[in-house]
Amino acid sequence: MVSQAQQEPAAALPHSSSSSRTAKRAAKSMDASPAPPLLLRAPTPSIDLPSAKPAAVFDLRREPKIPAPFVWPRDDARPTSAAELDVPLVDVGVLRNRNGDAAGLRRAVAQVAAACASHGFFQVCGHGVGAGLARAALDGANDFFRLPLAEKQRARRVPGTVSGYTSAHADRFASKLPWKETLSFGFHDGAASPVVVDYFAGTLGPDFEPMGRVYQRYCEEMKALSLTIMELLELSLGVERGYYRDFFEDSRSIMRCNYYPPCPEPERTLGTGPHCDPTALTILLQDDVGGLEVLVDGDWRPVRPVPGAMVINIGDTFMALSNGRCKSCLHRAVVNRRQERRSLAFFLCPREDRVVRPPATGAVAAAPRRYPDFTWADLMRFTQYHYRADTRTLDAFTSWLSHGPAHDAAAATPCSTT
Ligand SMILES: C=C1C[C@]23C[C@H]1CC[C@H]2[C@]1(C)CCC[C@@](C)(C(=O)O)[C@H]1[C@@H]3C(=O)O
Ligand SMILES: O=C(O)CCC(=O)C(=O)O
Ligand SMILES: [Fe+2]
Repeated sequence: MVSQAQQEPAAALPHSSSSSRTAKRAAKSMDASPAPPLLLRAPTPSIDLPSAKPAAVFDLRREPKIPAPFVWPRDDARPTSAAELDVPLVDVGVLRNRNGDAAGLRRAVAQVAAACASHGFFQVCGHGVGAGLARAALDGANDFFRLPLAEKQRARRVPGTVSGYTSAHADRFASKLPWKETLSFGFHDGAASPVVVDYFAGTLGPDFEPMGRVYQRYCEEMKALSLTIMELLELSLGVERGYYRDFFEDSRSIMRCNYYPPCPEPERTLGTGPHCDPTALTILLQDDVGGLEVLVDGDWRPVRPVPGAMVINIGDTFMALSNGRCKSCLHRAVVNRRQERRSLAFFLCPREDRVVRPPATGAVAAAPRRYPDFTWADLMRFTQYHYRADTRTLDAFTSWLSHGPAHDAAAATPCSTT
């Protein structure tokens, strides 16, 4: 088992960017017209696997074979279907602009209703997130993950939380390690000072304040888009207007940057294993490489990146809020031999103590309750201390809840599930 204590490897991988150059680039790429990226010497992206053995730095770009902990069961890693998933592209501008386009609104509502009743995925355009900001957020991921490991480790994940830097979740799991590095941080608005700026400057130093400003603005845009999508979901489910929007007004969400290096044996591992998102709604900005797949009728169907669009998927918490009408579905991320891939996942989460309960009126209330009342704090704790989110998280959680308070005794330390 990899020790919690993250060993600083003997030598970081050959990276070139210095944090100040990185920070200046982050600021520049957001505001000015898109300047050509700094010609940093392309580092050898890899996954540095901190381990109990001090010098055990896996430079996976040079490994002819992937280390055993990264090998996934055949069923999880089974081949991708050739048939891409036909994910509807929904123009949410009709709602944002409130331009009276009744036909456009009816179309958007129908698309969302059909998608959420089947595989739970749709893509949105007309979202209002500027191309420059989206590019700056993706560039920021490159700039961060290309830093030397020692600098990334300054943001290493705090056990029991999602916030921070992880390399393959090697600090949590002993097997089925995902071929990715991640950086996650919390977002909520209404704080005395910008929480994301404070996170970057406080964790990585003042040089990273410009990067923090990029993600602060990005998260603010994601929050606004989330609330617009909540209105669409109210309309598609026939729920009283404002029920879901109000429920998430004081949301406390998670922003996650995923970085997937090229892999010498992509067919034996996964960038992110099969799972349903435990959160309420995910807004995914992916680069043009591709790798997101959804399980539909037993096949892993690729979701092709649409330039300028964002991928939306329903999570377990919203499946419960819709009493099962909207489906939180299995998805995964595959990797490839040639190209690194980046994706930015904004996970909308309720305020921790809000009781997750579907509306008592309307079509959603007509069917018997599918899930018990719960709080996001409980479900979050379950995924961090008791259960690795996978194909049946909500069912396992419901069963765990029924064991009563005794089950929490095991929560003394974050579990390291296999
Ligand atoms: C609440 C969360 C747990 C995870 C991050 C957010 C929402 C998605 C979850 C996750 C991505 C699902 C797949 C497994 C996981 C361990 C991962 O690969 O990162 C999950 C995240 C986590 O537990 O950190
Ligand atoms: O990177 C992707 O395409 C998907 C990642 C994902 O599903 C997640 O982080 O929950
Ligand atoms: Fe996911």
